[in-house]
Amino acid sequence: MKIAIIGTGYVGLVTGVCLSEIGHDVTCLDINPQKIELLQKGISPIYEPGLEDLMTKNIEADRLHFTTSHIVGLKDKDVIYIAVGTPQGEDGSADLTYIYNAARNVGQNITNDVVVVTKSTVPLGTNHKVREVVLANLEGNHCVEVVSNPEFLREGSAIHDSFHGDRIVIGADKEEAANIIEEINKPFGLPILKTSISSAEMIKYAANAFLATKISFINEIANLSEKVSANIEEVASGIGMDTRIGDKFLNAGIGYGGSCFPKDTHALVKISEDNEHDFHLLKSVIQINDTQKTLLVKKAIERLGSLEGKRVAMLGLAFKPETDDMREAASIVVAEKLVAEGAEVVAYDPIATENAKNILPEEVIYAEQIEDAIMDSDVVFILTDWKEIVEKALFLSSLFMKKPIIFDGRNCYKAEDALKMQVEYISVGRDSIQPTEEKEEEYVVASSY
Ligand SMILES: NC(=O)c1ccc[n+]([C@@H]2O[C@H](COP(=O)([O-])OP(=O)(O)OC[C@H]3O[C@@H](n4cnc5c(N)ncnc54)[C@H](O)[C@@H]3O)[C@@H](O)[C@H]2O)c1
Ligand SMILES: O=c1ccn([C@@H]2O[C@H](COP(=O)(O)OP(=O)(O)O[C@H]3O[C@H](CO)[C@@H](O)[C@H](O)[C@H]3O)[C@@H](O)[C@H]2O)c(=O)[nH]1
Repeated sequence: MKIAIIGTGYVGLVTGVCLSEIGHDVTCLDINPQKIELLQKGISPIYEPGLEDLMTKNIEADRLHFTTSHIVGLKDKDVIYIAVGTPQGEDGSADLTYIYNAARNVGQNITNDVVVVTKSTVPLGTNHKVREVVLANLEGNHCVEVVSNPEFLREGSAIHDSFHGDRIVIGADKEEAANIIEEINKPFGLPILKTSISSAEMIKYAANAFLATKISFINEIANLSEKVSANIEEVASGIGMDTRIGDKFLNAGIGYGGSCFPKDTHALVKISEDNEHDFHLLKSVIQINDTQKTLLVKKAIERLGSLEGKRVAMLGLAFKPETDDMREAASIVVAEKLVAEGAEVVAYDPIATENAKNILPEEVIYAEQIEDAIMDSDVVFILTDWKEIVEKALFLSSLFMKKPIIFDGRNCYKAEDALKMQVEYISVGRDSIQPTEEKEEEYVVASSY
């Protein structure tokens, strides 16, 4: 099978690399010449653990190719994956401009019969429209079938997820087309679920909406736990042991971000509205998440009175660890609020700083080392639980700050750790920890760190 992939974002690139790894001949296409130039040299434009090594291996094996030319990329292909972006439009719906452009590209450039596979997350009915657009732009007389094959990878563990995912969903109205895509995916050795196209389109939105709901639910329980002196970690463990609930996605914090949950929940609300269904629950999930992103700033103002002139070390900028992706990261909301409150913000992230510079307010200062961010700060905010941040933030705050105080949006530490380090520690869904001793000035000055 000769395969082409349109779009080399997260999904297109990871799909291309993994399909070539299981032995297929894959050509990845992108309209962005800078990306393709990097990829042809074996350099990944995104930070994703393990991706670059696997990519280089398959380029060297001559199974993985990159081009900006749709003429070259779509020639003689049997299967064409569409993996372009479906960003949030102004009214909350998925913007399908890139999808239909890609479908036009397919129609204009294919040279034989093809199965067009939609990897992108798209609203109900889109796959059928993709087929119509391809057929309307056909130059020759070719047979075109469409398959919905939604992607479930997580950023930061995308390669692992591709080889160890829970399922592969193949939505098709023609059995023959479904069988072709099943055959391509068999070497992954994962459970395959065959459905109709509409069900596959819905599965993707329903999965993301459910996971987002789980997060907003645990965040609501966390906010209530604080008021009644329950501990959200213990509560999450207790409910997670019930296999009907499951112990995953019960980490309370400052809400979900990223390139998918925010836009996909909005898109599903819009799909519901378009179908005269009022999705109350999902609207609440979104609202809870928006409020949760402002939680740390609210807590800091409650505790300190005002943040005017305070130097705040903001640790972690990416929407989650192991990625440089800043899309819908909580750090954006937090930085904007801190700047509006008159705080001086010093930001640190191990990987995402360059991307953050284009997105965070221009007043934000960037530290190259975590030590530089914490040194001389009045307050520490933890926004992303990178391993480095979890390992160092508590200790460095105790060492470098006159009156160490951490607002932790990811619940990185236990109460006893904060007490041992004599750091005031305010987290999510748990009692605040107050130091028991006055800190001596000499301790800071004489620190031998
Ligand atoms: N990012 C994730 O973790 C993830 C996971 C599962 C599903 N998804 C879904 O997959 C889709 C892609 O997401 P992403 O984050 O990889 O997207 P992205 O926006 O990062 O990348 C899309 C790429 O497609 C290219 N492109 C656009 N139109 C093109 C065309 N006509 N021809 C060739 N290239 C074209 C762009 O230049 C860009 O490089 C979205 O629908 C998203 O919801 C994303
Ligand atoms: O218990 C949890 C789990 C996650 N999060 C947050 O939720 C967001 C999303 O995390 P995660 O799901 O791990 O990352 P994504 O890469 O956005 O992956 C999600 O979105 C993808 C795009 O659709 C899907 O393919 C994946 O299955 C789905 O997990 C991040 O901000 C996390 O910090 C929490 O706050 N608490």
